[in-house]
Amino acid sequence: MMLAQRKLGATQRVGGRVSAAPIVSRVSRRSLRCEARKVALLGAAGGIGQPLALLLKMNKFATELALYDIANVVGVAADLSHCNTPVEVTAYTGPEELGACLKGADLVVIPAGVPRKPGMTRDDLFNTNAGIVQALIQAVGKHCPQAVIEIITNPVNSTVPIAAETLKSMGVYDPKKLIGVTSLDIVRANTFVSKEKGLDMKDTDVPVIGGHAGATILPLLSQTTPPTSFTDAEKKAMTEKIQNAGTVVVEAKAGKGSATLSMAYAAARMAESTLLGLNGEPNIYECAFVQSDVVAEVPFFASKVLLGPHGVAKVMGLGELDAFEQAALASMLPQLKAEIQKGLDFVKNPPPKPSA
Ligand SMILES: NC(=O)C1=CN([C@@H]2O[C@H](COP(=O)(O)OP(=O)(O)OC[C@H]3O[C@@H](n4cnc5c(N)ncnc54)[C@H](O)[C@@H]3O)[C@@H](O)[C@H]2O)C=CC1
Ligand SMILES: O=C([O-])CC(=O)C(=O)O
Repeated sequence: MMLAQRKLGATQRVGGRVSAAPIVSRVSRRSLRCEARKVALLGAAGGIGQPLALLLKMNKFATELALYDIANVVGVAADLSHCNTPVEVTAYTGPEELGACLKGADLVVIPAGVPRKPGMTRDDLFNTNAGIVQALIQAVGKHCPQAVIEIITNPVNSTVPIAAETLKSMGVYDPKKLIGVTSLDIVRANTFVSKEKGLDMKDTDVPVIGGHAGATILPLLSQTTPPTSFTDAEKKAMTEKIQNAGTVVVEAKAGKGSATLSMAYAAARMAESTLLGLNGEPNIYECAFVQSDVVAEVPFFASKVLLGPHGVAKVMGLGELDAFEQAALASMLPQLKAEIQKGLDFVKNPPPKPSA
């Protein structure tokens, strides 16, 4: 479904709030530059896809929103297109329409794939989601290799390496443009810490590093803004609460999926920051899982990154870790390393296909 197209002029500026969506943004309320920006959302009819599509329709820095899924996306786009915001919505169904969805995209956001059920780890999703991500990334590499790619699909610790290897095999890998979305961990950390410590939620910032599964999720509570102190017991309890938050939602949903609304909120924040960076807005930082050399043992790692006109402009260092965080980092590295390697091997050394 192609709806009428209208793009903002290349230098049109918008003032006031950064986004109509209630997204915490770290930029001031002065006028911001707005370019024509196409965002493609793959897996748009799903639990994350639908609310994320709504938030992207409300985003002041997107001009076109191309929704893709293997089913049920035409209705989502028809529904969304009635919202009176200027973002033009289009819908694409099935692999034969994927190329048209991706053509000209500046940002591709991928929540396509299956979610956890109670009792599963994120790694249990690997067998289903690895192939889905690989196929979608092959299409991205073919149709919009210049786009920034944001992968939500779990297990993120493995799907991002799969994407990197897939793009490398096509000769179009740019590490600045491949991002694993871990912003939900930061959103959760900010919420939980501000509530426990009585801080203003909008000013609270807790960096979360490592990866996006179990112990690889490491909040740096010692670097909380505004500065806050934790007893050893509080630090341990808060770290575990942030690490287990996804599982808490999976269990509460009791077989009906995992976090969708909070994930959509967190991904919309990440997308907004990415678009601001692409538009040349300075000082846009987010935590994200990217190719990184900040920790020698692993080729991908989540930390603060500076977003710029070409995606990730700079991977920031970790700052000073306290003794608890240093020990937690050392003990999670074997898991993170193995999950990254599993993703790399899926593309580099695929298991032989069973003969027919
Ligand atoms: N990075 C993170 O922090 C988080 C990641 N997730 C992950 O996001 C993924 C999606 O979760 P939900 O939206 O809740 O699942 P869902 O099952 O509600 O939606 C997934 C959508 O993907 C579509 N899909 C399946 N195969 C596809 C393909 N080959 N091409 C395009 N679309 C395809 C489905 O049709 C469906 O509409 C899961 O892997 C989940 O674990 C979920 C929460 C947080
Ligand atoms: O827990 C899950 O399976 C979904 C997820 O990644 C999260 O909520 O952090």
